[in-house]
Amino acid sequence: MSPILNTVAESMEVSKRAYVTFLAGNGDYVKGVVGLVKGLRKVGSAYPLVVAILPDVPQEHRQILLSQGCIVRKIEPVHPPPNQTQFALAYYIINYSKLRIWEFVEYDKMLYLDGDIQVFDNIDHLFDSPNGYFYAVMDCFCEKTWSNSTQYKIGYCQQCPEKVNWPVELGSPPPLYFNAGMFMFEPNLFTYFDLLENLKITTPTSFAEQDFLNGFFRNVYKPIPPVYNLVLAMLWRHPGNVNLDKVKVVHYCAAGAKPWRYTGEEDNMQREDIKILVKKWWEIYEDESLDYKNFMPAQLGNLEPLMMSTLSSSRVLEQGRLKAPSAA
Ligand SMILES: O=c1ccn([C@@H]2O[C@H](COP(=O)(O)OP(=O)(O)O)[C@@H](O)[C@H]2O)c(=O)[nH]1
Ligand SMILES: OC[C@H]1O[C@H](O[C@@H]2[C@@H](O)[C@H](O)[C@@H](O)[C@H](O)[C@@H]2O)[C@H](O)[C@@H](O)[C@H]1O
Ligand SMILES: [Mn+2]
Repeated sequence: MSPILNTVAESMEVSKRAYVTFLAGNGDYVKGVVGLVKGLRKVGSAYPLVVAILPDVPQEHRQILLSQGCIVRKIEPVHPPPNQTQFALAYYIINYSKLRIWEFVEYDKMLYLDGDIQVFDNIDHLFDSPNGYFYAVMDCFCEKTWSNSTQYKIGYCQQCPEKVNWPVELGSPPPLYFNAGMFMFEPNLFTYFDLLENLKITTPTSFAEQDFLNGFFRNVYKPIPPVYNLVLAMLWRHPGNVNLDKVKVVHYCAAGAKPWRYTGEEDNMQREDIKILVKKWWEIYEDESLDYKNFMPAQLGNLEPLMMSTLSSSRVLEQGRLKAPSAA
């Protein structure tokens, strides 16, 4: 956070909070991040979006993010120990780099969102949850991506534990397992170094950093309702657990569901609810009134001119459009 905002936050005794996402590669995920920051703007979120970018994100994409009001933070990749693991999807190996966000200790609390997520209702209130826990939504084990798992093989899913009981001969059922596309955490250097040290001695598994994070935070994991991270497969795997009218956050993680690549050809992609959710994503992505350069939220208009100039100049500083006198 810029020095000026820091001062404002400290003087207002406001904890430093932000949303954070992760961007890798020179492909089209940058569209997901642009859609995400515009969605957060549309719901009137009070907190910025930090984007942790790997070195392979091109300058042009970084500029797009800055022009959309994102705070861009460069990170170095995190690699798992040498392994023969068959990840559920080969590119999951880059997702270990998400662990760098624990180093963002200029923030007290952050809410991580994948770039293929859209926020359709304000969820700022989650930041007021008690500290000391890891908040995330429970995942589903029914998609083919889980076909190598015991759960999938016996037809067990934590979303409906009564449907197929966990066999006694396999011991106790697996602990509650979260989807790592959305979670709330507290950046902390001790946790960060602990994560990296633990990673070095942990054999990688199918869902890469998601499995690793589930193991690391198993004693402080607090499930939150699925309205905060609708894993799309829930629509056809556990329709009874979903009320679309109440959903606040949609996670376009099913095969073929990424809105910016949507063709409608993959399984389930011709469903009416999927078509509506993809259309809703595009409506935000293409809404020019939500572009940073055009956006002046109502509440900002009422701020004292001093605060306005503070906020806007600090944002300009954050954008890097002006260098603070002391900055290099
Ligand atoms: O080429 C890539 C692949 C992944 N990601 C980031 O890593 C996250 C996790 O990957 P993805 O969402 O595709 O996994 P899924 O949730 O679909 O399993 C994405 O949302 C992006 O934020 C990225 O930036 N570029
Ligand atoms: O690197 C592992 C990834 O694992 C998760 O995605 C999976 C998981 O949700 C499965 O349950 C679904 O079946 C699958 O479709 C989906 O892609 C996270 O969303 C992603 O951020 C990332 O951690
Ligand atoms: Mn995702």
